[in-house]
This record gives sequence, C-alpha cells and structure tokens, in this order.
Amino acid sequence: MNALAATSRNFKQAAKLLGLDSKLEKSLLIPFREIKVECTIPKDDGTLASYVGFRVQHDNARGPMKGGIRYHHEVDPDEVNALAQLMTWKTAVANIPYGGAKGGIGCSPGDLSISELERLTRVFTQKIHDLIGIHTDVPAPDMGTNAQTMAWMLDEYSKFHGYSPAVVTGKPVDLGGSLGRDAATGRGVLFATEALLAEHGKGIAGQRFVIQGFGNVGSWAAQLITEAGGKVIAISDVTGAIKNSNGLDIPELVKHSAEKRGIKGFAGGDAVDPSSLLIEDCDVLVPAALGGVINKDNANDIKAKYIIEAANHPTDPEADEILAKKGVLILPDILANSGGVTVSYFEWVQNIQGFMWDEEKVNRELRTYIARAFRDTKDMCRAHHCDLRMGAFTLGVNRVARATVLRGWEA
Ligand SMILES: NC(=O)C1=CN([C@@H]2O[C@H](COP(=O)(O)OP(=O)(O)OC[C@H]3O[C@@H](n4cnc5c(N)ncnc54)[C@H](OP(=O)(O)O)[C@@H]3O)[C@@H](O)[C@H]2O)C=CC1
Ligand SMILES: O=C(O)CCC(=O)C(=O)O
Repeated sequence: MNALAATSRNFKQAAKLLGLDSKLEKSLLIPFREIKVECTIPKDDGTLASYVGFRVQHDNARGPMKGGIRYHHEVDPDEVNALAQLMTWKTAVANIPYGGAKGGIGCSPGDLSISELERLTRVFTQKIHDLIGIHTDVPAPDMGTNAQTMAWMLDEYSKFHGYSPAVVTGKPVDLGGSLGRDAATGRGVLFATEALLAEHGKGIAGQRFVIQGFGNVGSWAAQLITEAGGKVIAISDVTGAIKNSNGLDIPELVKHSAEKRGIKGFAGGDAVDPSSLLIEDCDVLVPAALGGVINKDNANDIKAKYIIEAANHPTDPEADEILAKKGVLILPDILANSGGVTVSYFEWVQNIQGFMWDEEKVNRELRTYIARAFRDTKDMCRAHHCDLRMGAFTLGVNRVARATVLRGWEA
C-alpha cells in the first residue's frame, strides 16, 4: 500500500476512536504547505544533472515544524507527505513543542561525489531558505543524509539570514550539534524496546534480534543492543545480509562496513538471502531501513514475537492485521524511533540557550522522554481498547487536535 494511503488510514482510524469532528479531521490531514523545487547542479565532469526536491510542512499547531531530509532514489511527493504527517504525530507523542515536516531529494547519494552532494544540498537550501527557520521549520538528517549535509544546509542558510545554528539539528558537534544526537535514534530504540519487554517480564539480555538496515539507526541500535546483552543474529543492508546464530560481532561489523562500504563479505557470519531476513527466526525484529517492507506478502511468515519500528512506516496496515492475529506485538515508528527528534529538540534548545549539555544529561533526558511516551501510549491503549499503534496515534492526534482547537480559526 502507498505510504500516504497507509499513514492516512491509521490517522483516520485514530480520529474515529477519538470521535473527532469530521471538519477538524480534514483540516489535520491536509498539509500546511507542500514545496517542490527543481535542483540543477553541474556534475564533476561538467555535465548538468537535474533533481526534484521536496519539503512538506504538515502541521505547526504545537510549534515549529520539524523533520528530516531524505536523499534516496525512491523519494516521491506521496512518501514525503506521509513522512511529514508521521512527524506531526511523532513530535506530539514525544510531547516536544514541534509540529511535523519532512523533505527529500529524488537522487542516489551513493552515485554522487562529495562535491556533487554539497552542490545539490546548497542548491536545495537556496530554493527553500525563505520557508524554513528556527521558529518555522527545522530540518535534520534522515536516510541518505548526515551531519555533513546539515553543516552545508546551515552554511548556505546563514548566507541569507546570518549565522543560525538552530535552523538545523543533527549538525556536527563542532558547529553546535548535540552530543548524543548521532546515536539518539538507536538509543531511543533501545530504551523503547526495554520498556516494552519489561512489561512482559523480559530484558534485552538473552533476546535474539534481527535488524534490517545498518546505517545511522540500524548500526547504533545494533551496538547498543549488544552492549545491553542482546544477541544480534542477523543484519542486512543494500549490499546483502549476514547471519550468525551465536551473535554477530557488532564492533567488528561496524569496522568492516566502514572500510568496505557495506556488510557484504563480513567473515564473522554467513551470507543469507536478504529477502528472507525479515522472516528469520528471532525474538525481536527491528526494521531500520525502508518503508512498507512488512506487508501482506511476508507478514504470515514472520517469526518474531516483537517488532520494533526503527524505520518510518515499515509495516503496511494489512500486515498489522495479520500480525495482530498471530499475537505479534508492534512498537510503532512514531514512538519507537522518536529518540532522534527528541535529541534534535535538545540540540535546538541548547543552540537557543547558547549552552551545551554533557552526553550523560542528553541520554538521561532521552530515557525520561521515551519512558513517558511509552506510559502515555499505554494509557491511550487502555482508554480506547486498542493496540500500541492506535495508542500512539490517538495520543499524538489528540494532542495536535487540542492545540488546533485552542488556537482557533478566526481570520
Ligand atoms: N536518522 C534518524 O535520526 C532517523 C531515522 N529514522 C528512520 O530510520 C530509517 C533508517 O534511517 P537512517 O539509518 O538514518 O538512514 P541511513 O541512510 O543512515 O541508513 C539506511 C540503511 O538502510 C539500508 N538499506 C537501504 N535499502 C535497503 C534495503 N532494501 N534492504 C536492506 N537495507 C537497506 C542502507 O544500506 P546502504 O548503506 O548499503 O545503502 C543503510 O544501511 C529510515 O526509515 C528513517 O526514516 C527515523 C527516525 C530518525
Ligand atoms: O531529528 C529530527 O528532527 C527528525 C528525525 C526524523 O526525520 C524522523 O524522526 O523521522
């Protein structure tokens, strides 16, 4: 199912559970603003290349819009729209004073040189600089982008508006980035998993994990889960998938992946078919790459007891239904991966205050925010007799609806 159709379907189900007025429901669903820009750059060989960039600003009832910028060949308007909407509910679930946005450029970052990526990022920033800002819309990294991308955005934005570190988060620490932001999404995944397992009398130690994706989120999640005593038995990235039933040596895999630009060829595990990774026998499955990967075609074969959605919208609504019947518990994206935007919020606060926190404080606060979001979600599950996804959706949608009504519509 298309990402936007799936996300909107979840939203509508939550609106129904909350008994939202149909006109309010409609106004919450329609994005505040959709931006589409042409980005042409000279390539290193002198030829021109044109790309399409998007920024969808979904909602700002609770504060400045917030969300990452994705560089991936599959980026399209519907997907960015869905991801922006998810950010609105996610920031509300985390109870941080933001709305939601998302951006992206349809490109294959692996095929571009560093200087081509820099030119593309600068052109994109030139096209949207008037529509983002510290108190309007604050970008951050997502798939295919990183701290360096944010450094270029900050530099380009500052040419128009003066030096403004708080205009992006996930920056390098040398430019005002927060300690702990790089690991934050993976660390949030760990904290959220701990909260879920604790409810069932379990801990991370001894559980067998399978992780799809070994980029920022997947690699940090793997490292932190391993440090907490979990056994990561299989991992995939674009280059392939590997398995070791005794547990993969994650620090060695991190080194291998950095040197070889992927996990393929790692000596500490056996190569397996990437298409069967999600149906490997394990306790906890952590999709940490693309959307829509758990769907009606593979849901029946999934063996995990818990799915922790580190990626955005990895599970289709049809798969949700199949997995619920099988008794698989799903910790939804807007809660499970909210650690990234939560530490982005801490970064923005530090930039505005001109004061830096130490990493221990960042991680301690993150644990508090994730634990609170989990408790609040469970309260909504009890109130509405629903699963964790609808618990998180009703929590987020209700907070945004309340803010919208309080602000009113008077012209
Ligand atoms: N970064 C953040 O703070 C946050 C990210 N997220 C979400 O987490 C997910 C991952 O983002 P992030 O880690 O930042 O992105 P990265 O670009 O750092 O990493 C993405 C990873 O996914 C892998 N990948 C891509 N396609 C496939 C595929 N078909 N099968 C298996 N692996 C694949 C990539 O492989 P390769 O490197 O070989 O291309 C890479 O290992 C996304 O859904 C994103 O929206 C959510 C919240 C915050
Ligand atoms: O850190 C941020 O602002 C946004 C991270 C993001 O894009 C996401 O949570 O999906």
